[in-house]
Amino acid sequence: MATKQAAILVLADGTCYRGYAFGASGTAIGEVVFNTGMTGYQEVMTDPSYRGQIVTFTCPELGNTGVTPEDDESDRPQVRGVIARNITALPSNWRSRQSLPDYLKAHNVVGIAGIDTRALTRKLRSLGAMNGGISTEILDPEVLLAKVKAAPSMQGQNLAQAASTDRIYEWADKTIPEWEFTEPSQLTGEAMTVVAIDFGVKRNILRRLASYGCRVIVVPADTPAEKILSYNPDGIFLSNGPGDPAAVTQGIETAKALLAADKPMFGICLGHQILGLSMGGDTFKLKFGHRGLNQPAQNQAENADRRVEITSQNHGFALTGESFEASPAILTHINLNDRTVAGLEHKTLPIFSVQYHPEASPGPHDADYLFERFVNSMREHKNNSKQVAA
Ligand SMILES: NC(=O)CC[C@H](N)C(=O)O
Repeated sequence: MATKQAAILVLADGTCYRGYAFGASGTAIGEVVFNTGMTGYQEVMTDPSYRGQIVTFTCPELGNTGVTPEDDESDRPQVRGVIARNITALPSNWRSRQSLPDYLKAHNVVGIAGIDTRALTRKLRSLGAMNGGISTEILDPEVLLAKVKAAPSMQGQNLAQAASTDRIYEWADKTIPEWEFTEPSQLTGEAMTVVAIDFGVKRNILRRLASYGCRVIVVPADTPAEKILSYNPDGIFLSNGPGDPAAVTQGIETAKALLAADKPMFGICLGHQILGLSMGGDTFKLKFGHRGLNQPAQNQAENADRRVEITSQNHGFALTGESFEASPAILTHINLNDRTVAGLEHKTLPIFSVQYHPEASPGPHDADYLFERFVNSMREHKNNSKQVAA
């Protein structure tokens, strides 16, 4: 058996963990966060919202099902580095096309395994997410620590533009039939045209919109409101994405301009934060974030059914509840773990957003109804506008 190559992980507080390398060789510095999902490592690694982050997987075995191109959320792994307890180099799954270590190596992503991820997660949970570095080449913790300390904080970083598309395109792929939980009648009828602003969009969101019968036009993060409206969309979608939402100033300005256009809008995660900021809200950095597949969210708005949704989440920032007192939006959903804002809607316009991932790839599908709600709000808005015009 080949000998394992040594690697180290150093956190900004000076803690050093020793493990072994998998994936690419080299050094990766970024914000160290943890994800508690027991499935979906490939979807996590290819989710553009993880840009700039080194992800610790609390799931103790990674790589068992290999890598399958159809499961990619973008065209490559987006995480800066991977921290694992144990890695399986020999996948066992009929869909697998490549092993996880080979995939990460091919895309130059550094991984470290053999780490006590339970101890590491407890540390991040008690002290908060912090910068760290993993390296297969700098094995002196003091030298790596100096690099970690020189790295910028996630707070203040606008990463959405770099994660966005650089061209406008139409997206037509749907999710596979196993995903269709909705009555087929909901999925037919006139196609609604949606302009999706890509701040680092996950493919499954675009697939779900297409499955719900939408014609989806994806535009770059810096597309001005006039250009977006020039497609005469029935609705506008604001995507998830990496970095600090408050730093996406151009996106917030675009959202403000779109509010005046009286169009249905739907935001997910970064898109939700941007919509909230455009309506006068503030955001703050969570201590260790919400990253996993079993985060409880509840609609606590008046007249809501108060059903609890188990949701997929991945975020390090959140909107502050108090900042909505004088806002045209009301808070709807809250995260039941820490009572942070998980959803909002405009008081008078057909605009709503959630902090979690209704497309949930991977994760539970409790929140898939939000796509249907978006489509219904576009249909209703279109019919009302026709009646007014008549
Ligand atoms: N998944 C996302 O869109 C994340 C939003 C934002 N980057 C955050 O960490 O809070």
